[in-house]
Amino acid sequence: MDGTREDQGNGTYDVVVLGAGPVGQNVADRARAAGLTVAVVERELVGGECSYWACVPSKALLRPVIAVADARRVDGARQAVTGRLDTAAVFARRNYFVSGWDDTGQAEWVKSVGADLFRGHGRLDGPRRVTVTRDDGARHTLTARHAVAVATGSRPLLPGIEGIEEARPWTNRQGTDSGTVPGRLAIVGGGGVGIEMATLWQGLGSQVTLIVRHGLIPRMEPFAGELVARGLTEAGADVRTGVQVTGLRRPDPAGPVTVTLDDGSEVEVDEVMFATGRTPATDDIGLDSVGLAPGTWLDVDTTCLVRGVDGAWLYALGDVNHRALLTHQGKYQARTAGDAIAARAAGRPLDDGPWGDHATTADQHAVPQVFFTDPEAAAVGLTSEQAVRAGHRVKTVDTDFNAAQGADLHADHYQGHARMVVDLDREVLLGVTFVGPGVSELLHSATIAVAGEVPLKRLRHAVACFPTVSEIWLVLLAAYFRDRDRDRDRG
Ligand SMILES: Cc1cc2nc3c(=O)[nH]c(=O)nc-3n(C[C@H](O)[C@H](O)[C@H](O)COP(=O)(O)OP(=O)(O)OC[C@H]3O[C@@H](n4cnc5c(N)ncnc54)[C@H](O)[C@@H]3O)c2cc1C
Ligand SMILES: NC(=O)c1ccc[n+]([C@@H]2O[C@H](COP(=O)([O-])OP(=O)(O)OC[C@H]3O[C@@H](n4cnc5c(N)ncnc54)[C@H](O)[C@@H]3O)[C@@H](O)[C@H]2O)c1
Repeated sequence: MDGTREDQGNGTYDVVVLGAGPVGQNVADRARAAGLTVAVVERELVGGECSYWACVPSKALLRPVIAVADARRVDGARQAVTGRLDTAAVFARRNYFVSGWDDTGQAEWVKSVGADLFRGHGRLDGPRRVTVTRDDGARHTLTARHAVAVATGSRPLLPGIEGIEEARPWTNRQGTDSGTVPGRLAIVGGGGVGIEMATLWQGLGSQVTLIVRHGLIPRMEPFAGELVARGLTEAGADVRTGVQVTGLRRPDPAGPVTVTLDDGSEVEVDEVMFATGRTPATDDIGLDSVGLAPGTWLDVDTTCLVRGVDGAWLYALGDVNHRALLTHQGKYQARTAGDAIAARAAGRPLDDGPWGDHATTADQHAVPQVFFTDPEAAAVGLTSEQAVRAGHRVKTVDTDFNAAQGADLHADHYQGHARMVVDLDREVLLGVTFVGPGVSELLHSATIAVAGEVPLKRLRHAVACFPTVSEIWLVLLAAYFRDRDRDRDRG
């Protein structure tokens, strides 16, 4: 174990954090900043899935693919992009960003904030107690005076399809740490992992077949999935929607995989990847010792306190609480819960009403997300359908991006679409979706408008610079007020 205080003290800390992914690290930092003593338990790499097999390596690999695609959209620059991607250089770039899968730097960071790091598998052992089992079997017990924060993340969920074990499928792990490009790659699942992996591996030279049982990225507005599917098809991928995998065969472990679909067709590939969702890493963390069911997502209140456990000491943050499986949202929960833990420990009153310092209100109203595909898909808040289902009186405003001159200057014949969903009763935004090249950097303006509940009457005074892609705001707002004024004139 890296922990030092185990040798000096009795293993008692104010806060014990289970899992040192981005979320565990953030809650540890926040609790330390409030003057609490903190132990962090990690069984694999400090930095978690996000740093080594998810967000960071996938974006490091995607960026060169998108940079080339962006250059090809600009006449004059297009002519300069004549070669293929240098895959060895792309993999080297990825390896740099994951520090060669060495967590020394991140472990040092944990120590630098004054937390003690314990390496090993952590399990709850009744209220406020955690046992840590090292790889060599040695065990250590930690006691938490105030809080245990579970931030153990999630793992890939593989469906029980015949032949799946024999096929030895890739998951996000191989999809982000492979150093070779499969000639033919089938990807099953049309969520974030599926579409980003399809963009990435098609861009690196694989012939990708994306197999999706419904539409792509169904949690966003329907046009987002349609435009991403079109982009993938234009890049050469074979996008098949409305089909399911019924079986897999790989008789020769070193040979190809045959994927059978429910429309009767078969696809032969060199590797198959499953991107069919996640399951919580809570099956072996001692939940039964505190009366909770192992293997379940942990239900939490607005301060991320787990419901159904007496004594206000068990918190669940990040993927494990299933509120939004996103690093930035988990880190927001960690900051908020870290402050709530400190307030409870000091006996201070909580500010846990909507938008209070100890409330994760944005989890319900303003979760932003970007898919780094080509085109990029970015959204915050509710879709039009979700807003109607939630009972709001809604006006949906749509426009193509080429209505903004800045977009056309950014990319020749810029292809993209934007939608804002207006709450007619309060005249504020409930949700915004942008799809197009480079829209990832535009999203935060929408997040501020949605989380800030900025009245549209005021938002129209937020002037976008000429000629930028942000001028899309002028187009959307002008369309909204034109329709509103017309409707008012008609009485
Ligand atoms: C391919 C892919 C790409 C993604 N891209 C993005 C993106 O671009 N942006 C984004 O916001 N999100 C992205 N996500 C989602 C993001 O990775 C997760 O939301 C994020 O990793 C959650 O952080 P976490 O700290 O909750 O869990 P994790 O990052 O999974 O960390 C959990 C840590 O807990 C440790 N642990 C588990 N059990 C125990 C135990 N019993 N004892 C000790 N330690 C334990 C694990 O070893 C791990 O280090 C992506 C996901 C995937 C799969
Ligand atoms: N850039 C980002 O922010 C980013 C990137 C990747 C992943 N993520 C997040 O990570 C989490 C996990 O992503 P994911 O894509 O693995 O999960 P997901 O739940 O978003 O998508 C999984 C998809 O697989 C499909 N599916 C499930 N079982 C299937 C089966 N048996 N056959 C065919 N299809 C099946 C589902 O219908 C769904 O569309 C998500 O919350 C996602 O938002 C974020």
